[in-house]
Amino acid sequence: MTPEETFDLIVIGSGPGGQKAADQAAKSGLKVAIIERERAVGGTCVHLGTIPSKTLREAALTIATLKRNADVFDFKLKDDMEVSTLMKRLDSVLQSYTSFISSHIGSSGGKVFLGRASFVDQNTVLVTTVKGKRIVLGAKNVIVASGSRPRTPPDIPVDHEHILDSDSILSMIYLPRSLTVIGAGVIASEYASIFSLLGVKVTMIDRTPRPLMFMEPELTAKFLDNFTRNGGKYIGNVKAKSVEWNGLQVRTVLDNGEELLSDKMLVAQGRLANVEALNLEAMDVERGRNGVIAVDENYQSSVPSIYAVGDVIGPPSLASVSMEQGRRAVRHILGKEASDAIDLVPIGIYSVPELSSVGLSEEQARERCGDNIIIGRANFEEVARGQIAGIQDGMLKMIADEKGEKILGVHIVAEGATDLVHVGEMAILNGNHVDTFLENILNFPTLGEAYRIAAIDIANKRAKRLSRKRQPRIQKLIDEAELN
Ligand SMILES: Cc1cc2nc3c(=O)[nH]c(=O)nc-3n(C[C@H](O)[C@H](O)[C@H](O)COP(=O)(O)OP(=O)(O)OC[C@H]3O[C@@H](n4cnc5c(N)ncnc54)[C@H](O)[C@@H]3O)c2cc1C
Ligand SMILES: NC(=O)c1ccc[n+]([C@@H]2O[C@H](COP(=O)([O-])OP(=O)(O)OC[C@H]3O[C@@H](n4cnc5c(N)ncnc54)[C@H](O)[C@@H]3O)[C@@H](O)[C@H]2O)c1
Repeated sequence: MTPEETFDLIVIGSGPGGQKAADQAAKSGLKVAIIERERAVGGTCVHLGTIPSKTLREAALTIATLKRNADVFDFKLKDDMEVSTLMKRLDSVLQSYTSFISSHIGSSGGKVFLGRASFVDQNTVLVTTVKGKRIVLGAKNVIVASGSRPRTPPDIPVDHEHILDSDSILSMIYLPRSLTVIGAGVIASEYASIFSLLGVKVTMIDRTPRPLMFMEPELTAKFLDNFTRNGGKYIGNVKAKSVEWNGLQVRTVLDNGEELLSDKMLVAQGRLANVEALNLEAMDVERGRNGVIAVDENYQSSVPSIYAVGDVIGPPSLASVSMEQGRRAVRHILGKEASDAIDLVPIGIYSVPELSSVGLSEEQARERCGDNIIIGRANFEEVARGQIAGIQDGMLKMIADEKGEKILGVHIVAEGATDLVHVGEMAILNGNHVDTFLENILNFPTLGEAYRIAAIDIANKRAKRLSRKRQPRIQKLIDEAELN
């Protein structure tokens, strides 16, 4: 097939990864085409993931605040609350976001094609529009940023009406009275805690003993306390043996024999890379675990003209990381010097309360530096701003090396944790001494004060350890003096 139009770069997918790649390339003077199979640009992040879930979260927090102050505002949530009412702000958020993206891509010289992309050969891509029109495009390089979709386990009959996944959960018309959530990873924990804050009776189950297994146990324990206080229930170490819609409710039988009945179910058991439509097999592009596209440190696949970024290359599957990968792939295409590897990735989980983490976990720090690492903690009840905001389960955990000087990791649970963690990230990146938080001024009252409290905790433990160490030496000196 001869291309109708040729470009320097074709980007497949307009989510965070594709968008940033296209933007960076166009700004650098490349002629860019971006292909998107949906009706609008933006990807999962804008239409089905990050932005919609965080919009619902914001509404839930506002309602919770109003409920807490019901005596002041005379507030009561309607019995048959429509989900769309809670998502009212979403349309305007989406509209401004997608028009910003479209105009940005256009103004930086990119051309958008709406249709499904598949490879013809290593430098040629076929676009099939919804009306069946076929357009053949050519390019020196192609970046695949086709993202991921929810994994539907074969034994769970997801019908998107009663048994939903993260793509369909927000299409529910009414807020259900009860919800079973299968999975206790990021998506499950975010939605489970948001819906329980809205008054829905939520039961979350997972094969793991606790939710969010990759986060610090101390943080997830506080998350669970909050979830339980809001009426949520967590059942760990179980799998669903059968799931069915019985005409009235979703009936779930667990492998421990327990039966759960709920109005709706959310299935959140991981995601799969969108690779099927791309005709990658004909291209001999190497694939990794679960079918993801295998890439090197420059995001180049086994076929040199084909790059891949974002969820389609597998974990960590974050919008933040996908954007950076998109930029880096373009830098490599432009022949620019490779940047350092990305080895410090902050994690931000928008559950209620938020959880956030950067650097080493306690377990990793012990493996790397031994059991003498020093840990400092700050409870937000000790921080004036935390008291003012009524934060109940807030905690900041700072992990330092065995000398109590170098910061190795920061882990936070509290409203605002996803922002607050960046202070720790910068301290780790800049190699700041723990005492930096003692010797400098922080705004008052702020949640950021928790850094100072955790640093004081480390400094005290360090001082105690030093004086303990000194004692045997002093004793030896005394002993020697007595012998003489
Ligand atoms: C509910 C939920 C909440 C999330 N919250 C967060 C969060 O708070 N923070 C965070 O960092 N991450 C979050 N994520 C993850 C984040 O959304 C993804 O990591 C991110 O969207 C991945 O970007 P991407 O560019 O790789 O792919 P996507 O955003 O998935 O975009 C891929 C695009 O490619 C298009 N496409 C696929 N195949 C083709 C084809 N053959 N032809 C043309 N177009 C194609 C798709 O239609 C899609 O628009 C969340 C995800 C979900 C599901
Ligand atoms: N705030 C954020 O950054 C954010 C928000 C949402 C999603 N995401 C991204 O989306 C990706 C996918 O999220 P996810 O929550 O679907 O996947 P996940 O991998 O985080 O969690 C899946 C969960 O399902 C459980 N599970 C799997 N099979 C099971 C079974 N048979 N029975 C019981 N439990 C089972 C797993 O133990 C795990 O806890 C994540 O990698 C994440 O990076 C990020």
